[in-house]
Amino acid sequence: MSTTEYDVIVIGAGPVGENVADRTRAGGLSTLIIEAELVGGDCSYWACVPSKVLLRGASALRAAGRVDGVDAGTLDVAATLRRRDSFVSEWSDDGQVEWLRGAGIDLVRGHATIAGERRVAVDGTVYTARQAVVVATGSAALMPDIPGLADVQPWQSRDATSVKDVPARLVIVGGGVVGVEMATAFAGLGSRVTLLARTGLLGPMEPFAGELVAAGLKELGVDVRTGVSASGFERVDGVVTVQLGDAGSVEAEQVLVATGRVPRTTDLGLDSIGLNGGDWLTTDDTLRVDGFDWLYATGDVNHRALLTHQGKYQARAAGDVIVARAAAGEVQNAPWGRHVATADHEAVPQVVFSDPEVASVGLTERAARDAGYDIRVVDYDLGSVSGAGIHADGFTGRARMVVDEKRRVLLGVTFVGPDVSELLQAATVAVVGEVPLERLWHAVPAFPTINEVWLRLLETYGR
Ligand SMILES: Cc1cc2nc3c(=O)[nH]c(=O)nc-3n(C[C@H](O)[C@H](O)[C@H](O)COP(=O)(O)OP(=O)(O)OC[C@H]3O[C@@H](n4cnc5c(N)ncnc54)[C@H](O)[C@@H]3O)c2cc1C
Ligand SMILES: NC(=O)c1ccc[n+]([C@@H]2O[C@H](COP(=O)([O-])OP(=O)(O)OC[C@H]3O[C@@H](n4cnc5c(N)ncnc54)[C@H](O)[C@@H]3O)[C@@H](O)[C@H]2O)c1
Repeated sequence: MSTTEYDVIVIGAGPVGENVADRTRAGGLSTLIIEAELVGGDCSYWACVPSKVLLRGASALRAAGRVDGVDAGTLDVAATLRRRDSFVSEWSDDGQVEWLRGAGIDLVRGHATIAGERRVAVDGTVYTARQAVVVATGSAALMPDIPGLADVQPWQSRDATSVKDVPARLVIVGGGVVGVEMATAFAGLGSRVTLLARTGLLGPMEPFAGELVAAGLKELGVDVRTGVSASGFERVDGVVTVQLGDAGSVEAEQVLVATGRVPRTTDLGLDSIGLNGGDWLTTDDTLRVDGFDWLYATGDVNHRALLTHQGKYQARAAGDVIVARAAAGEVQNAPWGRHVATADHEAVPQVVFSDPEVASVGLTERAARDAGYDIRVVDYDLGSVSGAGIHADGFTGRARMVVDEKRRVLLGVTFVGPDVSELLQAATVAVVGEVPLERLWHAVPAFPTINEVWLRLLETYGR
């Protein structure tokens, strides 16, 4: 007879839930994970992985085209879609289920609801957790309430990343990360893309990031319209007309809504424990939900940082602290301790896989000033770095570091330019390690790499 009692129950087997379960099981606690769709979650099948595969082909082609003397060739769209299908394992989670089995984690398939303290119901069976219930249910696309939108059956990001037939024309509503990446991807796949943004692109990042990405999108042929709002939608004979208030209208075969996320908590039984369905779950730095000693929330659902790597970082802290608390062991919850997700506050790394790419970590100038830091901002033209010029003819880009003048350490770094994503980890180490500028001078970047921008930033700051 199968058991219904576990030390730990994890709801949601996305990348984050899987990592929590891995840590609690490795720590000797019996662990059940419950998944309504595919083990591996959004990231593996509908978000990070397929989106990056769709972007990669055209990106490699453009990179070749930026080196004089290289014949760049063409993109095979059908082969690109097949490569995407292969990376998402044809939307089969057999491999991930096998991994769970190997790790000794029990899996129940179905939609879980919380049914009171430490109790979780799936299809009429109630499971009980002796130590902790962890909510790792992720987030879903936010659908804005705009007249006619629902009737034109718009795409959400899932539809875009699992596309089978590339539309001739695509209108994207929303100038955030999904909007920008999907505009880049579909322009590369041959769609005529219009990107609608109420303000500039990539709002929370350094303003120059959105400006350079907008310029890059225009070069790809994307019609970037900032300062406009979609006010109505109508589909006639397969063509959608999007009304833009006083700014006219635009037509396309398909519309993608990319206006942010909502937590997957609406039908989670939260009312059984006095919380509201549809709310984000707020936690302390050990990822324990405020007001509970047995309930944790990790990943997108806690709204701390909606990124896979940051959710998995939280998962490692949460899994380990559940094990420590179960053994009445030491909880290392001082900032930067083993059991806290301190980096969520001021050291989150992110790459936007647009063209140019944006790679950032920590605070922007605006965020640092708002937080009350005494800062100095140092900018450098990335195209002036020798390694960049060799990497791509006409390399255009920019780097910024935000320095805490009191401690002379970095609060944030942003790079914008072709292929800058691989520069990011050094910046993350510098920010998290609070490496003094005086010591950074001794971290010598190799010549002639794009990393020499570090030396140029320090020289611009002065010694
Ligand atoms: C288009 C797109 C591209 C992205 N690209 C990147 C990227 O390149 N890099 C990056 O870091 N982030 C990226 N993100 C963000 C990333 O996808 C999320 O941060 C990540 O998936 C969050 O992981 P999670 O485990 O919290 O949630 P999810 O991956 O959403 O997993 C949650 C799981 O819980 C399950 N579930 C939900 N409710 C229940 C329930 N009641 N019972 C049982 N199971 C349930 C779901 O079926 C799902 O499998 C992207 C997002 C989008 C939309
Ligand atoms: N490469 C990556 O790391 C990556 C890629 C994709 C998504 N993500 C993550 O997924 C999350 C979701 O991305 P997203 O782009 O959906 O959200 P987002 O919050 O990044 O951007 C949403 C944008 O839509 C705009 N918007 C909201 N309502 C609107 C409306 N009614 N009309 C027009 N515009 C509207 C917002 O002002 C914002 O600019 C983000 O937190 C992001 O970090 C990460």
